[in-house]
Amino acid sequence: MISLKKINKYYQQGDGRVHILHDISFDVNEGEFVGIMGQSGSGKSTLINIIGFLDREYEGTYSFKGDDVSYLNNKRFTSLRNQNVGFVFQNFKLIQNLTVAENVALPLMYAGVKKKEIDQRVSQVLERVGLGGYEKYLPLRLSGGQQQRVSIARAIIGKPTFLIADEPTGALDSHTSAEIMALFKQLNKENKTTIIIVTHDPKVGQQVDRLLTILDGKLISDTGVA
Ligand SMILES: Nc1ncnc2c1ncn2[C@@H]1O[C@H](COP(=O)(O)OP(=O)(O)OP(=O)(O)O)[C@@H](O)[C@H]1O
Repeated sequence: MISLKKINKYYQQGDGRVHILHDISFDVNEGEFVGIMGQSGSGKSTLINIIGFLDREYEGTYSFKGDDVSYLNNKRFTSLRNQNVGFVFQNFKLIQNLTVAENVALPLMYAGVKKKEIDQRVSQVLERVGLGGYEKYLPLRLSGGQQQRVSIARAIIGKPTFLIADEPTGALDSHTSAEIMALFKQLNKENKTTIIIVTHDPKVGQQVDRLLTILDGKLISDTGVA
């Protein structure tokens, strides 16, 4: 489904350019539960910005479901992102003056889905993440773990092809982290959601089915390759 071939990424710095990602090649198939591990500054965010169709300034080939995404115009590239990727962030990125239900509904509102269907799907998806009945709460009244569940609900409500979670347990204590990882595992096993989790926490790295390790912008190991 996701196929990266010799991806190189450079950032402009002053007069020169710095080489951040070096010849990164790997595939992710539908239904996989993949971790990307690496130290701070190793290039993980740079890589997932490319995988999640946020950044298209790179060298190499990214094919998605068989099509090279570099041929898409900006509008199509944006709809590719909106239709296929759900994002979960370390700091949840919830809108504080909107209720839980309104936060979760956002992707469907942007997609023009009718209110009745939105309400139904919001309730279903909140049940799915263990927050049935929390529709009217404001995010600040929830614990960190509950806020992360809301952001996972928002990420999955549009039925994306894959999820990208960037340090999703980074702001949580170890017990809550384990609960959030259990939820990701459940979504992967039961709903067959393809999940890519970025982390520098070895405990999180141990729980994925396949672990890619990045060092200084290079892919140095992939447990999915025999
Ligand atoms: N917009 C930018 N312009 C120039 N350099 C950048 C830019 N964004 C990131 N970098 C550099 O690219 C390298 C990789 O950064 P990146 O954020 O991808 O690492 P990371 O592995 O995600 O780190 P962290 O775990 O701290 O989030 C770093 O050296 C960083 O300073």
